[in-house]
Amino acid sequence: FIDLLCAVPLQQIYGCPLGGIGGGTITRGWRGEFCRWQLNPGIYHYETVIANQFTVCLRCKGQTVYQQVLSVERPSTLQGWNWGYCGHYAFYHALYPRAWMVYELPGQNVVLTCRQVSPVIPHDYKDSSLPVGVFIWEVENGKDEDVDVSIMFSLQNGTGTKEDRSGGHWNEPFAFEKDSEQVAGVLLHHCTHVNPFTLAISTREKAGTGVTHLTAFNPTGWGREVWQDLLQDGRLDSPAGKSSLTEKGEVTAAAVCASCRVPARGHRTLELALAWDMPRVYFGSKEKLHLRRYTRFFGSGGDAAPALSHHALTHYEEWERKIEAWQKPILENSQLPSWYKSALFNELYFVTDGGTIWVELPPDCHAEDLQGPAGAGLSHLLPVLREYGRFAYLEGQEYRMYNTYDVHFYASFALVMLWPKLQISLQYDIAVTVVNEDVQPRQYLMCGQTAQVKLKNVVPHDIGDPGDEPWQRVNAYLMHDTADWKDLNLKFVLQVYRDYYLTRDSLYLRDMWPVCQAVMESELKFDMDNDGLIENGGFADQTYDAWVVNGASAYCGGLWLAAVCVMCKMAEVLRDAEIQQKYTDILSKGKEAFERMLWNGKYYNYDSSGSDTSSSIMSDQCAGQWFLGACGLDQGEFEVFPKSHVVSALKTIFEKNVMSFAGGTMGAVNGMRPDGVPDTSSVQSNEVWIGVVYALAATMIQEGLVEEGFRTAEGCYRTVWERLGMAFQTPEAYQEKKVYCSLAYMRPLSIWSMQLALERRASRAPAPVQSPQVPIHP
Ligand SMILES: C[C@H](CCC(=O)O)[C@H]1CC[C@H]2[C@@H]3CC[C@@H]4C[C@H](O[C@@H]5O[C@H](CO)[C@@H](O)[C@H](O)[C@H]5O)CC[C@]4(C)[C@H]3CC[C@]12C
Repeated sequence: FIDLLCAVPLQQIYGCPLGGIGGGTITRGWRGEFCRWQLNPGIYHYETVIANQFTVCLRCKGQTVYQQVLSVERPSTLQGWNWGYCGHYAFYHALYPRAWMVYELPGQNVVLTCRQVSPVIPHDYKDSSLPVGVFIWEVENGKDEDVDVSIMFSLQNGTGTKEDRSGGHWNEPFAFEKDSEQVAGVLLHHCTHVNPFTLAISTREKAGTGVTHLTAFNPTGWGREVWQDLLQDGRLDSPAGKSSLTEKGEVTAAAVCASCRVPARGHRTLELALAWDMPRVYFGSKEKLHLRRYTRFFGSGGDAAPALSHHALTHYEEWERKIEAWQKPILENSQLPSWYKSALFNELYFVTDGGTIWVELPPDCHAEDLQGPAGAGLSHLLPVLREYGRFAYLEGQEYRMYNTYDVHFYASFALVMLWPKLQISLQYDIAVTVVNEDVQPRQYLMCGQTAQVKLKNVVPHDIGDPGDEPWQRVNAYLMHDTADWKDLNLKFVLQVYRDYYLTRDSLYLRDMWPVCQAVMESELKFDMDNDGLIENGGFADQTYDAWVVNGASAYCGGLWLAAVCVMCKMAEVLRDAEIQQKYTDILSKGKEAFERMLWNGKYYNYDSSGSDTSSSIMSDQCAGQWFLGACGLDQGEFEVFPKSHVVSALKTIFEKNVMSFAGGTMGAVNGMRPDGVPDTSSVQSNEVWIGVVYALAATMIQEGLVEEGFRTAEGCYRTVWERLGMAFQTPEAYQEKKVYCSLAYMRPLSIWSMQLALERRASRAPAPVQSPQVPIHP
């Protein structure tokens, strides 16, 4: 699940991915290439498929005057095509889930703008699940004469793997009409043994638009027949009938072409779409069949590609209206810097391109099938999973574990703010695993000891590996025995209350309450000296899984106190006086112990072990306060950490971990020694974790250190998206020089907690006279 010896090489090529949530994704590069593929759930391969291109043909007075592949490549295949578009005349912009490619066709006085749209729409649980992308080509004719413009979309049958040559694949033209709207194109049936799928390229037929196609061509040859076909009249041959099946070793491709006449100095639009239909999926173990979410709307027969294409081409305008209504208040807020707007929306790529899978619950599934013999008594488990399905995303494209929970803690803000039902569904899945166990023994890599895979009444590290059977077999991670981790249980309790606070879903709260009590009981065992504060175990027993912590600690101790606080609050809401009293007593003892053992007058020490690095300044030391602030539990009777201490700690972090590291330009290093030198006692103390930095920035904003928060987060954004060329693959970590770790990672979705903090501040501040406000989240 992690290939330690063979990391994915860094390619600075990625752009906005295509596709909705959980149906697979196809990433396009910023040069327009189709280069990152995730159709088999959670499994990535990184291959630019050269036949997948848009080609433009311009004709004036019945003569072709210009025909060009819109690609800067000069590949060794399809050499009969006109490649090598000059990049000087092309521009790329991305604001997820949309991207724009502008081509100022050299010498033609024609400008093409391709707008790429995917159905990723907050609070939408239907269209957001669709495996489609739309390309809207705006053609501006600056000439004094009419131009006939054709856009040809060519696509290989497959994803660029050796499967493309396995034989038995075939293509066929199609047309689909509904509500007097017709789309037409080509279906490319990819007939693999496991997880077969159909790709569809199509265009919308409307008055003034010509639609032609080529059912099959060889993408490994010179491609002259395709080129000449288009060159001749700006149209493709459009043969009827199916192609033959490919032979073993043979690859096939297809093309669809949309054409229109653009009047002199006029403007026209051509609409093309890509859909992929892989409705029934197996994970690596091939034990269980899963139906993707979209099958509830489009069926699971494997014949949905025409209807998906039709739906995409007839609904993208509505999607764009909704996307604009969501993004506009943030984009138009002149108080927010541009980099933040880019970071906030573009980091969201990981919700779809995080190996994401969204499946239906089988109709014959009973609560007992899910809860196991222990039975969690989760009364709304079944209704929630039936209505909203099951959702999982990877810890990282390189760390192949679903819903890694210590990391999801950070990323969950994006989900709960934009698709709260998916967060609730994910939490139900975690609750189910809490009450279950897996007694299989195994050896843990870091300590060499053997222990069972999953203990009862503890939160798992992850819900499994897509290369195996996720949900069924949890805890793919075997570096440490995470039953002894100190943060996982607390992160569950904190999320439960945060979710309740934001959604007001009291059925959820009631269902989760016994589970919270169970995991807190397990956690109480870590308070060995009964002072109301848990202790770490002298190994890396939390999300910083290579950074040893011993005794009371700022990170886990702080999370513990925050979790105890929300236990009191939940008990109050649920009128459970006994539990409320129990945790109120623990909280008052624990607060005293925390301050006594860790507060040093400026910040909270890393841990209380008295080791050489105990006094290190941890950038994440206020994680507990971050969550309490997000739940409105950071003041008055619920104040856990003295305000003055929090502010002093944050100012120290800003001065030391941010400003004394890389000149303040790279965010906050995880661990800094008080003398301003990074803590190199472990790999991870000397790293910057982008997701932690965004969470830290949110905490600063919550505490009124708004400028410091933005300065801190800006360092990470500029480093990743501008300096290192890691757009749409934000890693878990980097060091000041040379080293980075785990490309395309879950944690940076925590940037949405900055947005929550801003919205919270705006809702508290008096309305300004003129300048626009940060919007208030619904
Ligand atoms: C074995 C090495 C030395 C141990 C020692 O002598 O003390 C380890 C040192 C560094 C380790 C690697 C660190 C990065 C990866 C971490 C990954 O775990 C996931 O990462 C998240 C933190 O980034 C964590 O929050 C999440 O829960 C984890 O799933 C495991 C693989 C690592 C490559 C890790 C491997 C061991 C070391 C090389």
